[in-house]
Amino acid sequence: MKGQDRSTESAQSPPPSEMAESLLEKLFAKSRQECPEPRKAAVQGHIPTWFQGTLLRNGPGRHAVGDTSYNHWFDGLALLHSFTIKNGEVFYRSKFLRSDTYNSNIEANRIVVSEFGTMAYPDPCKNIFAKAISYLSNIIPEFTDNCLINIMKCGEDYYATTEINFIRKIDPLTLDTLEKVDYTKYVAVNIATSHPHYDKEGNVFNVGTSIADKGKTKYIIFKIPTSQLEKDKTNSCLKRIEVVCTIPSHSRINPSYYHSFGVSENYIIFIEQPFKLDILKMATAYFRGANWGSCLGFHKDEKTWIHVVDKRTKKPVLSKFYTNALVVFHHVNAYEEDGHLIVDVIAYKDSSLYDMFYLANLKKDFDASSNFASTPICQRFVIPLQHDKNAEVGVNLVRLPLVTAKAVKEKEGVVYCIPEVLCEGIELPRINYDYNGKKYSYIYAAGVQWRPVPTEIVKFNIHTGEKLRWTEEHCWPAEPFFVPSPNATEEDEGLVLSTVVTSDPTKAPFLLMLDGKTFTEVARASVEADMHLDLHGIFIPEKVASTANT
Ligand SMILES: CC1=C(/C=C/C(C)=C/C=C/C(C)=C/C=O)C(C)(C)CCC1
Ligand SMILES: [Fe+2]
Repeated sequence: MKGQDRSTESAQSPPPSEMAESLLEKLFAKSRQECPEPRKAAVQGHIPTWFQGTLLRNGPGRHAVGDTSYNHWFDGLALLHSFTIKNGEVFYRSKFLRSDTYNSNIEANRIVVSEFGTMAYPDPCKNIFAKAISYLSNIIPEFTDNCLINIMKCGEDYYATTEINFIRKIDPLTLDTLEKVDYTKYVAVNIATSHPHYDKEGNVFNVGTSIADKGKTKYIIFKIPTSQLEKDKTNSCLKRIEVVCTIPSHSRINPSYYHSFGVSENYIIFIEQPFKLDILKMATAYFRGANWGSCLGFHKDEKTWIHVVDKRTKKPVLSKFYTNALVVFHHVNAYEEDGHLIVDVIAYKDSSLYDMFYLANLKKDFDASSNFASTPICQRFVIPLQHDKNAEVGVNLVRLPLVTAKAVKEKEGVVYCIPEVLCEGIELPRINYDYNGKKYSYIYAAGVQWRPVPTEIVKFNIHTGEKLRWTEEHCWPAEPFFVPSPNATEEDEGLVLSTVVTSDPTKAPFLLMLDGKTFTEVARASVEADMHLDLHGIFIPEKVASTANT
């Protein structure tokens, strides 16, 4: 049954009968087969002629090697997949990222490289003592290059990314794996997000953490300039990384963990939340047989600092802004309005989301009543950038009409922010990226009624609170991606894409194309392939992507 629902609040239909143990295991833990040659999809509906290019996505696709298995969904070996759309036809392909991690595991026929939730030990044939000694001599161990989270565009180059210092260049058309790049060669970060931002010239901005470097732990906001002279075209953009600003960590051995950050036209927003890495635990993890995930801890009684960096001065603004302890994975958008900075995020009251994705938890009985993690809440913070310096302590400094978020002056230079709730139950938010950093109206996201599995995709109108939904039986949609139509004059003029896996063996997975305005189905391209649940990705319009697939 196809379906689309215009109700304004989360009408919770009963869980599908298949929400049983085996289903979640099958959806998350099943090892997938790659489909390296382009495979033509069966198109239903009519794909608009302007819509040409390649949707490129990344996510974990294999959780077992030989007799060994990973413990966590985020550990799986990166499987890249793409849909190339040309003249109304769609071609699919997928390839495992041939990372060093992938190759070592396959060669040893077991998992030999540690991931987020799995600590692994090298092949006993190799010199384990050499590994242990090299480990001991570094506070920060050598991390995996299994870049499974997202795709980053740097000028003409594309990289598969994860959250640590390695990124892997890929060929966006063949999905072949190219060089391994180590951020630390260009900027001193041991960790960097897989959610960079881009300005209108295509320059990349990202945030990373430099751990215990010369005794200091700090967050580094950096820019990868991508516009290059013709003669420089063969050089990697990464060689020209510039540090925009550094922010000292509140704690040297407990830097914050973060998954994304926000940008408005003039500011960069970095949330230093009390979900933190414990560096001492990380340094001893290998010998304790503990995984990286166990080195993360949520400190519920600590503050969450909202750092605001002015892009023009490359300095943090003078006031300090904070809120209560929370956990944010995804920023939605940020923009400036009448001397205030609006910051929209998906926040949780704790870090239970990461525990939920241990595959052992996904095997448990699961239904609507047994949500394993706290609810994702779309929250809006309003930061008063230009407030009356003479305001009295205890005064709400927010001066915008129709806003319930507060920012209370606590003392000189310190402001306590209380967010307003925009809506609940959405994750993996995307927007029309042309509106990134600007006032906007729509959020496209996965609707998560039973955490963790998205059962629907949603278009949320921030101003009216209206939610449009797409959902279909036995279908598990991924993060939606908005592609604006050429010369669009309205924010929601375009297509919303989602890769959908199915749990009905008679129904092939498909690329779903919805009309951005009405959220009705425009077309779907079903493909007989072993598609996986993916995480994030990008769309490369035809002017960039060549026609190699066809
Ligand atoms: C390996 C490794 C890490 C990996 C984290 C990963 C892989 C996180 C994935 C998060 C996702 C997919 C979130 C989605 O919302 C850390 C903890 C950064 C640091 C230690 C080493
Ligand atoms: Fe993410």
